[in-house]
Amino acid sequence: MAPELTQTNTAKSSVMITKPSPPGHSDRAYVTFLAGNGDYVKGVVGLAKGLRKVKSAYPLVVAILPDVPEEHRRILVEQGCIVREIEPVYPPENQTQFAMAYYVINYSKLRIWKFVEYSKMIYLDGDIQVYDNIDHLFDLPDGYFYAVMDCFCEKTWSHTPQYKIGYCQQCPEKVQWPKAELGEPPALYFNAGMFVFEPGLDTYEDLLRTLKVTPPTPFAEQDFLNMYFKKIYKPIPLVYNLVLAMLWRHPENVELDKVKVVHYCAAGSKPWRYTGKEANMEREDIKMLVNKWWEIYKDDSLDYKKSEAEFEREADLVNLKPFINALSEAGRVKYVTAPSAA
Ligand SMILES: O=c1ccn([C@@H]2O[C@H](COP(=O)(O)OP(=O)(O)O)[C@@H](O)[C@H]2O)c(=O)[nH]1
Ligand SMILES: OC[C@H]1O[C@H](O[C@@H]2[C@@H](O)[C@H](O)[C@@H](O)[C@H](O)[C@@H]2O)[C@H](O)[C@@H](O)[C@H]1O
Ligand SMILES: [Mn+2]
Repeated sequence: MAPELTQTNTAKSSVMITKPSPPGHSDRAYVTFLAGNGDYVKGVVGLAKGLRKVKSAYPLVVAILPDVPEEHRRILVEQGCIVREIEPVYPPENQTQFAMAYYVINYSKLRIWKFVEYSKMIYLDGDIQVYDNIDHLFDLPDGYFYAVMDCFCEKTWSHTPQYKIGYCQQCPEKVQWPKAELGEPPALYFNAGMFVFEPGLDTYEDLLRTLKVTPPTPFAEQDFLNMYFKKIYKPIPLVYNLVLAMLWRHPENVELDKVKVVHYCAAGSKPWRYTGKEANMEREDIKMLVNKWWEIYKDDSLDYKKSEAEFEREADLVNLKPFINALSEAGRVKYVTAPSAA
């Protein structure tokens, strides 16, 4: 049994040493993407703590662009994340108006197919929170691309024919797709904020080769991934990625108490910058979900706990062990300190 270490100074928060997590599939991991020096780092810290709260057996890899500052990288490492710097990916020169100007940086997500030390990964946007364990998704059969279907009803889709005629894949019976005028209905389309995939160098290289000759479109890498994985895309239930607009666009499809993953993508819904001023943001369910996110973010007990093995390895490295043994023999050492989350 590890010696319990006492609080050795006035820490903002203290942690107990715990046993290392049981050996699982070391070739599986969650992965998210972080760009810029702004506040999305809070989203990633919240995600890391949420995965810990649901006792996920797998680590969180954070693919960061070079513009993520050292301080943010430190915070992520201290929260137990595996931080991997990636190079940006840009679409071919274009005049496209992206639905949101910053979507152009989201093409860099494609670099995660290069993380071939993992055989299976679950990608989660930084504005996603996991409220129930979803590790079982790693056991889905290989060879497919799993993700939740998106909704076409928000204004962000006003450039599309489906929006113009009021057609949405979430309720295909409501407005019939006019095949005679518009041909085949759009293929099933997923939200690219969460997906289960298999990294691979062949796929990675083919993705980048294909991107070079694919004219960009309003939803940037989301459109591109839908086009690229169309043949192997398999929809998974909405509980794995609740795009918030579903609450007011298709409430009949949502059983909120069964939702496992919430995607704070609706305008004004990012918890760390929530003001309640934008459309739909005063809804009770939105306020409840934002508060739920903050409860996890502020919970110091969910901060990363170094396992005994990791702590001892580090102690050995700085030759603290004899000192710690002496203190624990003297019964004067119970907790080790760690800075709290961002
Ligand atoms: O300034 C930014 C904008 C986006 N992102 C990352 O890119 C993802 C996709 O952007 P966003 O979630 O804002 O798109 P939405 O799902 O809201 O359309 C985010 O979740 C973050 O992981 C980031 O790190 N910094
Ligand atoms: O770069 C394109 C982005 O497109 C998607 O966001 C959209 C999409 O979900 C629309 O359907 C919603 O209307 C909209 O609010 C939302 O922002 C992904 O969540 C994000 O990760 C990223 O791929
Ligand atoms: Mn998102």
